[in-house]
Amino acid sequence: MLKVPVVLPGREYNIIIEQHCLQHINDYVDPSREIVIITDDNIPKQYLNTIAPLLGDPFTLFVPQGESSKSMEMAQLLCEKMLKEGITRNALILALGGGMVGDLAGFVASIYMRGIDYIQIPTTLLSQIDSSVGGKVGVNASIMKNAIGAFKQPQLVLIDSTTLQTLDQRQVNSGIAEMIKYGLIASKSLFKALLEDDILPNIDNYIYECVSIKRDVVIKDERDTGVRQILNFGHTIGHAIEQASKYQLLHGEAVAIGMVIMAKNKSYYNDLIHLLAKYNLPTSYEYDKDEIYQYITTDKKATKTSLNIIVVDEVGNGYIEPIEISQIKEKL
Ligand SMILES: O=C(O)C(=O)C[C@@H](O)[C@H](O)[C@H](O)COP(=O)(O)O
Ligand SMILES: [Zn+2]
Repeated sequence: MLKVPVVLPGREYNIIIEQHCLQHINDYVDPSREIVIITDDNIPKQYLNTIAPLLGDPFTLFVPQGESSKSMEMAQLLCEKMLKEGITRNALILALGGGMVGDLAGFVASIYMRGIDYIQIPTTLLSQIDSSVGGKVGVNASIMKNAIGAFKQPQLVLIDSTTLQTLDQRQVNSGIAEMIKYGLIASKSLFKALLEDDILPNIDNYIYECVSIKRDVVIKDERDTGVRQILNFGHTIGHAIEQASKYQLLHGEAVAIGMVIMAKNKSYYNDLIHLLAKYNLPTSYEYDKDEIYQYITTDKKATKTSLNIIVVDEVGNGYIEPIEISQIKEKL
C-alpha cells in the first residue's frame, strides 16, 4: 500500500494506492455512515457488487456515461433524488468512476445542503493520477468546460489500479497523456521512463509519482491563483479543442494536441511526438482558429486582456508566462 498525505490549511486527507482495496473498502470507509454512491451506467458491475454489500447496500445513483452528464441539470437532478430519498447532511458521497463522475459527484457534495463529505474512488487512469486529487469539482457550461464549480477537497482518495484491467485502451492512453504532462512540467525522469519503459507492470509506482507531483503543487496553491496553473500545461488550447470536437476527443487526447502546439520549436518536440505515438495519442487536429480563439478567451487563466500560458522550455520545468490574450493566436 502506498500513501500520499495531502496537508492543507485546516484539512488533511490521504491518497491510498492499493491493489484490490475495493475488496475491503469497509477498512477505509465507515459502513455505519449514511452513504450515497454516485457512479455511471457503464461502471463494471463487479465494482458495485464488491463494495455495496460491504457498506450496507447504500443508496446508489447512476448517471449516463459521457461528458454530457457533467451538467448543472444533472447536478440538480442528483440533489433532488437525494432529497427525495431523505439523505441528510451527515451523509457521505462515494464518487465511483472516472473524471466525469468524480467532478460531478464532488460538485454535488459541495452544494448538497451547503456541503457534505465525499470520497473519490477513481476507476480510470486519468482520474487516478489527476482529477480525483486536489479538490477541483464542477460541471460544464454550454460554452465553457468546468465553468461552474468549487474547490472541495475529498475525505479520502482510494485508488485500486486493478480497475484499469477493465478499462479500454483508448481511456488508458488518455490518462497517459496527463502522465506525460507531469513529466514535462515537473519530472525529467518520469518523461524518460515513459519513453523507455513499459509502465503497466509498475503502474502503482507511476500513479504514486504523479499524485505526489500534484500534491506538492496543490498544497502550495489550492485555489489555482498561482503555481497550480502549471498543471494546466496543454490545457489552454486542449480544452478549446476538446470543446470544438464536441467532446468526441477524450480529455487526455485534447491535452496531448494542446501540448504538441505548446512544444513547437522546443528541444523535446520530437521526443514528445514519439511518446504520443507510442501511446496511440493524437498529435494534431483540424480546427477553426477563430472558434478555438473564442473558447480560449473563456479560459480560467485569462482576464479580459491577458492570459497566463504554461510554458515548458526544457523537460521537467514548467512555468507560467503572462501574455496579451490576442498573442495566443500566434500559436494556433
Ligand atoms: O488540478 C488542476 O489544477 C489541473 O489543472 C489539472 C487538470 O489536468 C485538470 O484537467 C483540471 O480539471 C483542469 O481544470 P480547469 O480549472 O482548467 O478547468
Ligand atoms: Zn487535465
